[in-house]
Amino acid sequence: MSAESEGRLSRENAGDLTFSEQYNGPDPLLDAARALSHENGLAPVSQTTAATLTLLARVLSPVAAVEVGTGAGTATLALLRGMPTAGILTSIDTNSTAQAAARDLIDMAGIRHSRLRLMNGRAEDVLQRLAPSAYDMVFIDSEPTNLERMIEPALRLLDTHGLLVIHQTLLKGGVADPVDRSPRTQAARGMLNRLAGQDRLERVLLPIGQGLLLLQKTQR
Ligand SMILES: C[S@@+](CC[C@H](N)C(=O)[O-])C[C@H]1O[C@@H](n2cnc3c(N)ncnc32)[C@H](O)[C@@H]1O
Repeated sequence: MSAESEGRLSRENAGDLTFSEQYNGPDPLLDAARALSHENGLAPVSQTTAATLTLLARVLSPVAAVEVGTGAGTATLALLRGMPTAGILTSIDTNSTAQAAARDLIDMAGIRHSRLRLMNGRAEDVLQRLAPSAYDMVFIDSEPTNLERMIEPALRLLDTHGLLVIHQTLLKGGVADPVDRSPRTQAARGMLNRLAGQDRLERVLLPIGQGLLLLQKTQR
């Protein structure tokens, strides 16, 4: 591809992203959550990612779901909005200050307190304590260097038709750029490569937000 067509492509992509963010909004509560996240030095999911999570949750209708990386609650709110009113989301993070902000956000959204179960700790440890095959959806938005250690524990939680959704898998063009060999990029790239070789999993990688990977156990 020529430099000129690459330049045009990236301009068009940037235009598409901005248009989609506006088209999929506005959402005052999510916008406020995102602003709060940035103030706390956390990167919230984009409006398009949030809308996608809400729609996926609505289609799957999970009565029990797990989130890794509560942050200040942007994706937490998106997931709870899509889940049925009886659905309970267990959300894990090491950052209790951010989780307190997420709790306030969910209260502000008028969502019943008991629908969000916050667990404070390292996901690698907490996931092991949750019941196997008891969840319909797991969403992971954590540091890419930790992702790979979370995949098997997350798959263990899912029932037969459950969906694992992983964010931060493309890293704003980093993974696709062979010159980018930073530890985060290498970790995400290595994970994608290893998963691509596994026929026990159905997968689709979507260039939404920082890259959204959807995985489901292959039905035999
Ligand atoms: C990008 S932020 C999540 C943003 C959130 N999804 C949102 O939309 O607001 C990533 C979060 O993962 C948490 N985190 C990173 N490593 C973790 C780990 N090993 N276990 C649990 N949480 C972790 C961080 O504390 C941070 O709050």
